[in-house]
Amino acid sequence: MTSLTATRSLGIGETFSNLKKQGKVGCDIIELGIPYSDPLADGPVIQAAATRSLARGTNFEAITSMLKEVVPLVSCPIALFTYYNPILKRGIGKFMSTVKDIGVHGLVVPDVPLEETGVLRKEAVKNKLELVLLTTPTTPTERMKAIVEAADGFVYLVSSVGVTGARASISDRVQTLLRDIKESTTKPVAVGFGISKPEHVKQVAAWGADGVIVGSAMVKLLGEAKSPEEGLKELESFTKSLKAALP
Ligand SMILES: O=P(O)(O)OC[C@@H](O)[C@@H](O)c1c[nH]c2ccccc12
Repeated sequence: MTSLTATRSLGIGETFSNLKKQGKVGCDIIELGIPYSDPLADGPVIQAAATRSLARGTNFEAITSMLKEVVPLVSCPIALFTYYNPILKRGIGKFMSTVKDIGVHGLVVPDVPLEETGVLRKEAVKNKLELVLLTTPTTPTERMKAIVEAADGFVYLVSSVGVTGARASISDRVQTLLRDIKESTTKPVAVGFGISKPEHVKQVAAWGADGVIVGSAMVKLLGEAKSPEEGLKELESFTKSLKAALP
């Protein structure tokens, strides 16, 4: 399971072809980020991409109309990544039914604490949307158990404390965290934060992860490419190299 938050750096047109491509090159789920001005755990790369995207006029309406066209062409599920405020602004029920109607499969909302996910989950279930929940290295065990119990689709294990961004290596702590989570659930667990090389993927897979989530490394590649076309080409081979590292 590979997913990406790559699209925030792109205009809607490039995002469109990016999504179509990712459906073909081995990523199993696409995590599409809705750009937001006050992100919580976004590192510099993702933050800069969101700023660029907002400056180019990307908004929720533009994203939904792009998705309406692209979802039928993409072979893998799409999860939307958004902070809680944009959902509240539209009304939880309205937001959920809108994204359901365009064919989105799941949601990642990192700034909603477990205690406050109740309403969100109720509406998500009603709309057959999977609400992915996150657990981190500082989450106490009992809380982690409640999170994995409530998580839908898969459990998102944040590999390290801090913000998103490529890292040189993945902390050994992840091995223990994965073991603890796996003792409490049979749900798939995907590791995110810092994954940027095939070696990382191999490592966390050997520790028992069912998937990896890759954001910044892909966004950076797209942001630094000579042209959107070049970027997409590079993204394709990068995704393939990560996928090939999974057993
Ligand atoms: O960028 P990374 O280190 O590869 O990690 C994935 C991450 O970008 C994505 O899932 C994400 C973007 N912003 C977030 C905020 C909180 C949790 C997760 C995220």
